[in-house]
Amino acid sequence: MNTPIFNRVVVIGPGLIGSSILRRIQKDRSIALYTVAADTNPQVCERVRELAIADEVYQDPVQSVKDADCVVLAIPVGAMGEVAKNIIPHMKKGAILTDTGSTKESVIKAIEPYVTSDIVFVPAHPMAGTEFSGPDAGFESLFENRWCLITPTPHTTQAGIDKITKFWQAMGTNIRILDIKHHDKVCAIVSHLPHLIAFTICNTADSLEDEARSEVLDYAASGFRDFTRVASSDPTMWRDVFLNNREAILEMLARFTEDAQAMAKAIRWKDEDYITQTIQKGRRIRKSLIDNKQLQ
Ligand SMILES: NC(=O)C1=CN([C@@H]2O[C@H](COP(=O)(O)OP(=O)(O)OC[C@H]3O[C@@H](n4cnc5c(N)ncnc54)[C@H](O)[C@@H]3O)[C@@H](O)[C@H]2O)C=CC1
Ligand SMILES: O=C(O)C(=O)Cc1ccc(O)cc1
Repeated sequence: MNTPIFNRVVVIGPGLIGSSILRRIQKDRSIALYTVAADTNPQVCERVRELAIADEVYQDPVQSVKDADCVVLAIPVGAMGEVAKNIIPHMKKGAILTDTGSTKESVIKAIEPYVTSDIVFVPAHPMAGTEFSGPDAGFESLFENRWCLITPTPHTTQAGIDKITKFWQAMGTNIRILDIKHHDKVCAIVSHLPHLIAFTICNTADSLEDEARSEVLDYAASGFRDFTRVASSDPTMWRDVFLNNREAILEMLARFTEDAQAMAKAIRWKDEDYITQTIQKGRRIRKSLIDNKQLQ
């Protein structure tokens, strides 16, 4: 076997993302020789033991990080700072701290003040997931053929970037190094705003008068069903995402609102060309995703 990328990897938060990482390592031990999971929820710890997807399981993140050469924070973005503050003093010199958070500027701001000179912090974000959460939701091929975005801070070393690049390549992802603010803008439009729209449209449908509401579920066409899939995502995770990428989400929402108003105007004034062009652009985006094999 090749030299493993890491000896001991600790995943804090073995939910959808964390347990998928653990499952992948279990299949490919050249990623890490030994795995540890830590979760403050005792039921999650119990389930991870039953599933036998980690070599060791702790309820206390502080105890779990001893001797680790890589610690992965896979917890909601609003919890990252506090956990980093508690674990960093117990981490081994030279160890890497990384995360999987959906927002980057706020996570970096929350973690950086606690990063000591002997720890390398490499912020990362796998662009892969589902609407499900928890340790049962994970699967080892989740990251296959997807992107992992790495957003180094001015203190992140090249050696740290190289290690986390290897780690995520072994998970099956392609890698892009992105500027932190740019990451948050891009994710606001491709991920955060679509979720905001899905949650909102389900609420709008639910707030219709009684007779229309009862029909929503009976006749739900596949477009509405697709929105309900996205809208069934975890409330804690998404509350944290919205509150931790406020500026970029509000900016993209304002642009979206302008475009929706333009569409409303086109419908009011029967502007066939505008309506047709808008639909055609949507179709082109879908086709380019299929052509680039981003959709199965
Ligand atoms: N769900 C998705 O599709 C994706 C999520 N992400 C990001 O990855 C992270 C994890 O997301 P998921 O795996 O979906 O969440 P999840 O809800 O499936 O798992 C999170 C786990 O963290 C644990 N946890 C919460 N606070 C904790 C704390 N203070 N200490 C220790 N454990 C704690 C929870 O008990 C839970 O088991 C989030 O930051 C999210 O933004 C990134 C890409 C995709
Ligand atoms: O399931 C979906 O629709 C997703 O969009 C998954 C997802 C959720 C959050 C991320 O930060 C990245 C990917």
